[in-house]
Amino acid sequence: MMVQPSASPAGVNKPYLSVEQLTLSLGRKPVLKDISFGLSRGRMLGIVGPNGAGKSSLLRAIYCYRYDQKAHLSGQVRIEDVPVYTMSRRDRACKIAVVLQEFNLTFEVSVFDVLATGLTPRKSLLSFSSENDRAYIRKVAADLDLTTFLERDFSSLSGGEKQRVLIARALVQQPDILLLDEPTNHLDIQHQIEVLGLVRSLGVTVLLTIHDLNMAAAYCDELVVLSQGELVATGTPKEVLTPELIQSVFQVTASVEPASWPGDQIQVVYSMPQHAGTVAGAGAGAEGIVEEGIVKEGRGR
Ligand SMILES: Nc1ncnc2c1ncn2[C@@H]1O[C@H](COP(=O)(O)OP(=O)(O)OP(=O)(O)O)[C@@H](O)[C@H]1O
Repeated sequence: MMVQPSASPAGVNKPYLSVEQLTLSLGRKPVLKDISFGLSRGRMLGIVGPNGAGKSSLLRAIYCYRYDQKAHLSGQVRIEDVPVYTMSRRDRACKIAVVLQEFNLTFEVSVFDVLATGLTPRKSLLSFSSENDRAYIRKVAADLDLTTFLERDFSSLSGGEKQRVLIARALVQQPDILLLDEPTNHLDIQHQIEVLGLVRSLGVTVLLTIHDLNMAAAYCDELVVLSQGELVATGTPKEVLTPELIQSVFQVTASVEPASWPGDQIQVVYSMPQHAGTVAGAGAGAEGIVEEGIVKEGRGR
């Protein structure tokens, strides 16, 4: 199923970022199949889809990730008509900041120093770390609720704290385009809302992978839906997230309702899967069949 965006800005103006016919195989496995879409400057695009659909691979292909094994990538990504794949690493790092899911440091380094590495692409060695830079790092750290962690060893942080540090490092980089692989992974709900709200408020072009369709609908201007390496829908959350698409892509029954928060937004309400059993909270000995989240009385075993 392909949902076309009706009149998204990406369709009206020339896209700022163009992904053109990206096809990727890793070894003999086809991972991305002929993916094309465009995104206007300053928009926030969510990449959604089931496990293994190719979401992380798409982000990696966009910024030219170096695979350590046999990978075959074809197609092109352009930023304002400039092919990303021909840019130098430094030029690319000035344009694009990336936060991956995996990030390991095997030596002791403070959170402040991790954040300072975000300055590297824009700095010569001699101009490194002026008082302005340090003030800027402290400001970004404060925006992400990290002030009290600045002197801590990065490896001593919890998963969610590390995640916020890595997002802060990407913001220190001051990119035009921010690629975030599951940025809300590990974050409690307060920090999910803060991080997505902050990222959205920056005015940069953002592509992120995300599993929570309601968070995606609340914060993303547009969505790309992947399934088994194919782009199956693209458009605004309202255009894309229909019960039919959710059923066919995620195999989950859901209704889609107007959101209770301001704006022309939607929320997805999932139905519980059908299964027989005793319903916790329905009273001792109460038995019934749970059907779409409703207990049908008199149909016990
Ligand atoms: N290095 C690799 N070699 C072979 N196959 C790979 C490799 N990396 C990823 N894949 C496969 O490519 C497919 C897409 O993986 P990818 O990580 O992009 O999916 P995803 O949509 O991000 O999944 P998830 O939601 O689980 O994070 C999966 O089937 C995965 O097993």
